[in-house]
Amino acid sequence: MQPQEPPVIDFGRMWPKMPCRPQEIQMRERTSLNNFETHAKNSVSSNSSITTFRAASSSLSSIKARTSSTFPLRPKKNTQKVLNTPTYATLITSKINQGLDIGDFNRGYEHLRAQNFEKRTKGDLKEGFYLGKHLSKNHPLVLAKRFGQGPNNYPVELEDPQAFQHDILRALAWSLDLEDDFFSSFYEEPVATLRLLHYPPQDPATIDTERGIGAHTDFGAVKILLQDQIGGLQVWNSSSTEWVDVTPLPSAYVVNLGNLMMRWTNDRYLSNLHRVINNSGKERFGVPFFFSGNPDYVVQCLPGCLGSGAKYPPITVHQWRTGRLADTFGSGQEKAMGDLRGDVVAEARS
Ligand SMILES: O=C(O)CCC(=O)C(=O)O
Ligand SMILES: [Fe+2]
Repeated sequence: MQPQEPPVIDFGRMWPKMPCRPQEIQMRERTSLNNFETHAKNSVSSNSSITTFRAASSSLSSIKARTSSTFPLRPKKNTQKVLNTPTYATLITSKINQGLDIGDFNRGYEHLRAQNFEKRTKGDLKEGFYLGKHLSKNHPLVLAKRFGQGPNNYPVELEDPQAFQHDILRALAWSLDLEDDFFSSFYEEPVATLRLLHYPPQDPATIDTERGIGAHTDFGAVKILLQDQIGGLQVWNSSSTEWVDVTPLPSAYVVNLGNLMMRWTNDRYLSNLHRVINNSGKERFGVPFFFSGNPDYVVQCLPGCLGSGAKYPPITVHQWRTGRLADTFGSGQEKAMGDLRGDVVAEARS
């Protein structure tokens, strides 16, 4: 690991001792790095990581087989009638135009090059599969068409990774001088999406244009990512103003703060820019788990972070998530950086 890389925090050592708040958490200090991307070792064993990756790769191949035979690639024609916001309508329309199978609930198969963050090529060189907590079509949040709430399109059994997200949010609450359970009202029925991503190897001659996933910041509150040993993930270090590799560590997740944490903390904790370039000559798998909270939860500046005033107006999780997704799956030529910090936009555009 290089010194500029995100630091490692041992949650396994720290957590049983809570609430004694051990020093190794170092959250306050790390904010001076202008980012909050870190490796966190959890109780995850390398065996369970291997199982997850096997599950990811076999799920992807079986899903691909099934999408081409059993499942229709286009949602039903009347999809737009049930949409409740113009942004969501735009998002679904663009998915329909691209022949995506993700459907109304943000679940299912995402085609190669469906998403396009930097708009350098015709799309990011990855394909994926989305799943989340299975809610029936009659659940009130599903009937209310709230973002990311609904049934899974395909049966997939994976361990529920939410407990670790709760631990991270408790640690963040502590670091912000809030009650440890401050964020618990945020995740009663959270939008929590597990994404199985497959990055084919890219042609080494395309390093300047091709991206596995283009430079972006994550949309939710916190993301944990299990990456395989191939490498290719890079984060932007705003202090040394360079892209740094995030060396894969066995038994460690990569933890990244998303846009909602940045809005809550009024930029005290920034949502960090990152990208994947898979120059390894091999396939790469990444399994991010995004945690965005209750769709109707209003994210607004925390009282302790007001400073000379809130930089971002209050927004619901549903409003923010639908807007950002429309931005990145949309067919417009502008890079998908709408409503983000100036320095992030400048770097991603360069
Ligand atoms: O696959 C990775 O390493 C990163 C994925 C990612 O950044 C994302 O899905 O937002
Ligand atoms: Fe990301």
